Amino acid sequence: MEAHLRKGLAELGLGDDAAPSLLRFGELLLEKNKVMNLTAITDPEDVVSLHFLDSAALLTLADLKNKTVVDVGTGAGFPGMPLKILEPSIRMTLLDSLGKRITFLQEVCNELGLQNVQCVHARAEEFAAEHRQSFDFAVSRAVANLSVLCELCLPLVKAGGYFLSMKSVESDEELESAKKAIKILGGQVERTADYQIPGTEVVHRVIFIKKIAETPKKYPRPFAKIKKNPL
Ligand SMILES: C[S@@+](CC[C@H](N)C(=O)[O-])C[C@H]1O[C@@H](n2cnc3c(N)ncnc32)[C@H](O)[C@@H]1O
Repeated sequence: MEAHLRKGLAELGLGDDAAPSLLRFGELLLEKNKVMNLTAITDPEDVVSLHFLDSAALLTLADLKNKTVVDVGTGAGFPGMPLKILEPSIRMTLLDSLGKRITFLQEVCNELGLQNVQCVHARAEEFAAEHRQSFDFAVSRAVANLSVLCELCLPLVKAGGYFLSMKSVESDEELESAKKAIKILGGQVERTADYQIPGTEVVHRVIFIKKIAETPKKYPRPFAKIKKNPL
């Protein structure tokens, strides 16, 4: 696990000072996963590739130093926790609607002594009421289809900031059908970037959505409405 992690971080051009903290997070994750549903990935090498290095790749594509970042639907902490561990200057909010996962993440933050991390148990569409346009970046992986996700994430982003949506490379159609929602919510697709996870054949994609205008006040709507009638 350790050799694979250090090699992968080097291939991404990232330092490996944070490797011990990431490895400890991996241990805590796999330990807790025995009694709580945190991740379907249980092989330690896969945790390194598909969770840690996949998350870390974002740091090679966007400058998150000293930025406020919210990870919407963070689950067991991806991508937010590796981003924070690898780039401590990030002011990170880890947001999830499942309280048990947030409690686990708070325990990890305490044990690793991470500063400037808020672990928040809330639904994104409710959290937005108090935190509209407050973050430089929203990030999200494996939470919902892109038009739904944009309604959850774009209201949280400041004008000039970005929503970075982590998707598969087969997301062309999904992006096309989300374009109307992105425009209504004040966003604009700036670019997509494909990257290969070091040590694997897996290629993933980040969609960069820039916040170019304020999100109209009526968004986000309650989740039942978002789901029933996506933009
Ligand atoms: C499949 S998991 C993905 C977790 C993590 N992002 C990852 O890539 O491993 C989706 C997570 O999103 C959370 N979620 C779904 N809808 C949400 C919402 N509206 N607000 C906050 N969290 C939400 C779920 O509780 C779950 O933990």
